[in-house]
Amino acid sequence: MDESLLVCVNKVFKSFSNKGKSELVLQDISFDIKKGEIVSILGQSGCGKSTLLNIIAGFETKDTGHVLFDGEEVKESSRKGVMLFQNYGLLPWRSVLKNVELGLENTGLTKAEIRKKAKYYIEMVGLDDKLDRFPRQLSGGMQQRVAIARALAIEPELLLMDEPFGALDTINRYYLQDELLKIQKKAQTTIVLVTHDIDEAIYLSDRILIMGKEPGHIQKEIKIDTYKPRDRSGSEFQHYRSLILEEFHLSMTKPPIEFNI
Ligand SMILES: Nc1ncnc2c1ncn2[C@@H]1O[C@H](COP(=O)(O)OP(=O)(O)OP(=O)(O)O)[C@@H](O)[C@H]1O
Repeated sequence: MDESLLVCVNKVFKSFSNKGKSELVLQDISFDIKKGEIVSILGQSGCGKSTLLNIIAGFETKDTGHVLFDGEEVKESSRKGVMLFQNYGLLPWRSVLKNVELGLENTGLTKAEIRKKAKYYIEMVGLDDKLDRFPRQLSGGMQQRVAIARALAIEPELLLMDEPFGALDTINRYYLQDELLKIQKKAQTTIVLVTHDIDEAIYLSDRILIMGKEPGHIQKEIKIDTYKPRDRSGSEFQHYRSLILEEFHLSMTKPPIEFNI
């Protein structure tokens, strides 16, 4: 295998059984992800993005095909690849601090090291004044930030993010997108990001995979060949926006209702 590759998805098919009927959700999905790359998966609601991410993370089985992580078939989840869930996955009985510390337990770090690292990432997401709060005492956006801090604190090789910034207001979203880019640059983390947000995909990604649906398939790959940080209002950004909208046939028509731009 090419040493520069971290993830290889090869000819993956996946069906779900709904009311006794088998429904093909992913059809012949193949792509590679290089070490240190940020790849976004964009597509309409229900096209299979989360299912694909779950298969890469080892949380969901595939029917046929292969998913290799660092040359080895993915059979179950591991600490090397961390998933940031759409529903945050926080433990309600643990405080903000304890939720972030959770991912660092049993890693060989001392208690003091765990606390220091957890606090560092909690401060980064702007919640250092909420250390002792429980998830139910936080807004949706704050809970999402705790989940982001927990995933980043693990400093994984591969970060799988399912709409990580969806519940955040624009200012927090922009701020955390920039923080993510800084961390990614420093640690050379490989990131796969599922998003509905075209601008977010353009701002963060080296490549965007656009998925078509029924069944889910890779419709188009778009390489974003400009330096980061990118100018959200620049002409290059606009160029990619048009390219993607064109791909969704949205430039001339109204968006379908289920597409949450
Ligand atoms: N566990 C499951 N059992 C049965 N069907 C499922 C299951 N998980 C997903 N599906 C179906 O698979 C299809 C793809 O779902 P998935 O959540 O992967 O889509 P998505 O692109 O991530 O959607 P969204 O953008 O709305 O989150 C949908 O038709 C969904 O109903």
